[in-house]
Order: sequence, then structure tokens, then C-alpha cells
Amino acid sequence: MGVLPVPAEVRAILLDIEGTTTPIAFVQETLFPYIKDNVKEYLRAHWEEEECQRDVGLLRKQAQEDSSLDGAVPIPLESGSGEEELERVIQAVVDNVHWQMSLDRKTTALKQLQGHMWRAAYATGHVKGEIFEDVVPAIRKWREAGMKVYIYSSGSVEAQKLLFGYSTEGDILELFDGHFDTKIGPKVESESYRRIAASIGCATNNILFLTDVPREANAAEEADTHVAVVIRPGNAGLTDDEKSYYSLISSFTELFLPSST
Ligand SMILES: CSCCC(=O)C(=O)COP(=O)(O)O
Ligand SMILES: [Mg+2]
Repeated sequence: MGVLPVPAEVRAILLDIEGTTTPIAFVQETLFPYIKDNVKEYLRAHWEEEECQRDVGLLRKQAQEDSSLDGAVPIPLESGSGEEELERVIQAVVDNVHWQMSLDRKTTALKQLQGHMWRAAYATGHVKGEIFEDVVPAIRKWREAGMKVYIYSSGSVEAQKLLFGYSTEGDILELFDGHFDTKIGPKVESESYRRIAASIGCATNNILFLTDVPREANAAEEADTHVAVVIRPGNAGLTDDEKSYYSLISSFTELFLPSST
């Protein structure tokens, strides 16, 4: 087992979810198929609700922005009433969601709808958020050492709270001091990490960001945030250059805090 000393100036640890706290397989083989299989039924059942209309409005706006992309699916406005017209628009939303998911897009519009759909899946016990076994004990230790702990995921804040609120380890939301999603900016843009630091009330170099994705690590590092790349079973492989450039950990227990005994 390796040991990665955490720089003394670090006051907060910022965690990615998929591939870092949670197996990619759980997201790809449980969470995403749930959306693909249930989106049509969900839209039919909730169409008249304000939240659902807001989600569709966001998806429509995103579809307009995406109109020049290969295979993009437009979402028309409902013109008139009637079952057939409603089905036509719902089918367009379904096709748009499937298209975005086929590209694993991280748009706020898609993530917002997914977060709302997962609510029922978690609340009924159909799904439990999977967490790697080293995660909870390590976070408890970091917190005892005075470290703040935050989440930054492309999944919406609502989806994050469901995953950790209904997890295989029980409700562990108390372990986090706050949550960030793509509303603060994309994870591959350095400005997002400056905004997160401002929101936490610290400098970017007071933060250590743990992620499985080198492009995200690179963006954080450009903002002068400390980074380590997390290697978990099922994660995408790293190039030799990435392996030699980044600090790597395969378990949270490998982080060594200056105050740890
Ligand atoms: C928060 S649960 C769903 C995860 C998700 O939708 C996703 O896109 C994962 O992105 P991450 O930034 O956590 O790698
Ligand atoms: Mg990730």
C-alpha cells in the first residue's frame, strides 16, 4: 500500500463520485439503465408537474444549443392539445435523453432530470448508493483531523444527496460539509475550481481534489488546486505519462494527513 502525504496547506478534500467514492459499474449498470428504462413512463406520470416542466424546459434549451451536433435530437414545443401531440413531444424528450446518455454527456439539463427520476428508485429501496469500503472510515478520520470534506460531481446535488443518503453504508450525508455540481461549472474547466474555493471560503491551494479523470485533475491543477488521481477497479486505464505525472492512490486510506498519528 502506498502513502501519499497531504500538503500541510490543505484544509479541504474535494471528492468526485463515479470512479472515486463509487464504482463506475454502479453508475453505468444500475443508475443509468434505470433512467433509460423508465424515462418515458416517468414523463407521462409527471408531465403536468412544475418540476417536470422545468426539467423539460432545460432539456429543450440544451437541445437548441446542441442543434449543430451530429445526431442531436430537437425537442419541439407542444402545439395544441391531444394525446397524440403529447406523445410526440414526450417521445422527443425520451430520444433526446437517450442520445445524450449514449455520449455520457454531463449537461446540467440531463443531470437535473436524472436526479429527480432517481428519487423514487432510492426511496422505494429499488437502488442503494454503492460506496467503496475504505471511503467512510477514511472520511471520518479526515474529519477528526479537522479537514472539511466536499463532493464535486457531474451528478446533480440532488442525485449526490440521494446516493449518500440511501447508501450501502446507510445515510452518510453528515460526513460532507457541502456539495457542488455542474451549476458551478464543468469539471474540466479550471474556473470551476476557483469558484468552489471562493464558495468554501479558502484559497484553491487549500483544497485537495480526488478524481479518476485526468482531464478533471488537469483543470483543477491549472487553478492551483492539489490533485490525486484515484485508481479503482473498473476505472479507465491511465497512460504511462499520466501514471508518472499524477500522484496516484487506490484507496483513501493511502492519504497521510500531517496531523495523523
Ligand atoms: C451523483 S450520482 C450520478 C453520477 C453521474 O451522473 C455522473 O455523471 C458521474 O459523474 P462524476 O462527476 O461523479 O464522475
Ligand atoms: Mg469520476
